[in-house]
Amino acid sequence: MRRYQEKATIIPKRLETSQSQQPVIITGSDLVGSAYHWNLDYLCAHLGYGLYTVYSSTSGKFKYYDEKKVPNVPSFKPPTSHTDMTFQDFVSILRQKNDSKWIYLQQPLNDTVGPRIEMDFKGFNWDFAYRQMKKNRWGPLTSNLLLVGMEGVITPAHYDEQENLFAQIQGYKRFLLFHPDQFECLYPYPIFHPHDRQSQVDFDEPDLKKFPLFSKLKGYEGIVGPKDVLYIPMYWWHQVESLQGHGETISCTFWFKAAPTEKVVYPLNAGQKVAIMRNIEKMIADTLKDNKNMPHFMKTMVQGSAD
Ligand SMILES: CCC[C@@H](CC(=O)O)C(=O)C(=O)O
Ligand SMILES: [Zn+2]
Repeated sequence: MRRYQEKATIIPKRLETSQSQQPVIITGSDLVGSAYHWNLDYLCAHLGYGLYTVYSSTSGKFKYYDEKKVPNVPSFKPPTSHTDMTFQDFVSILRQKNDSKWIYLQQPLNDTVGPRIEMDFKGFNWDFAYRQMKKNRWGPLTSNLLLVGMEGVITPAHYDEQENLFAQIQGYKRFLLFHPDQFECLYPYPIFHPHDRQSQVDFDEPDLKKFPLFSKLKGYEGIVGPKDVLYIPMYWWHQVESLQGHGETISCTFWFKAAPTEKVVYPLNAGQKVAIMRNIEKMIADTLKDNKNMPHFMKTMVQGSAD
């Protein structure tokens, strides 16, 4: 991943989240202490024979796309394909080490898992998780996603609309994080696009003619290893790379709904402005019903006259 900026701020290490919606790498939480022994063989033996969603990419990049929005963009070409298979089949493909084929298992933990995994899951440090939830007034936990990636896989820059405690179990991941106020440097796709919430900029080959503000981007960097938990605040952009040379990565996310906005305080923060932009864009798309001309319509709106 080419250096896009001179100096990234290093994500601080703490024992807990702070209430300031800032990213921190939490050490010593043992949030997933009961899963520290998870490795491919153990998971093969105990995950059971449920089906797991496995994504494939020819580039090693796994840019998420919303299948429900594909009809909105007839020319859209999905950058990845996915199929459901048993964990055992996934591991046997992984071990074939076919370099042209990058694969990444991403599956919510559900009740198809075997009793040992269920016991490990129940043994997570839920007190710690719920303490962070209460302290930050987050909404309820919505899902735990199991991630098993080949070394070298990349999840390109995007933001999520939930709070995330990202627990690293095996291997190392390099995170680049960007405050929501970097929105204008990251050029998200339109909301109706399948790549909604994803940056249009390829960090390896940034097209600075098309995306000039990308050169002004300033962000944070952190490497998470086994037992680390990274707090990724909602609306913070992040790009994630499974570092080469440390074997496959195993991670588990804890996604929480956003904290309810009790009293709006002005000036609005950057995350609130992203939420407002999304609501306005959705309203225009629903009313205009002409995705192709939305950019022109919105440009006309802000320029005050048709160009
Ligand atoms: C599907 C989720 C992928 C993950 C990044 C990564 O570990 O590759 C992420 O973006 C997140 O946890 O929010
Ligand atoms: Zn994410």
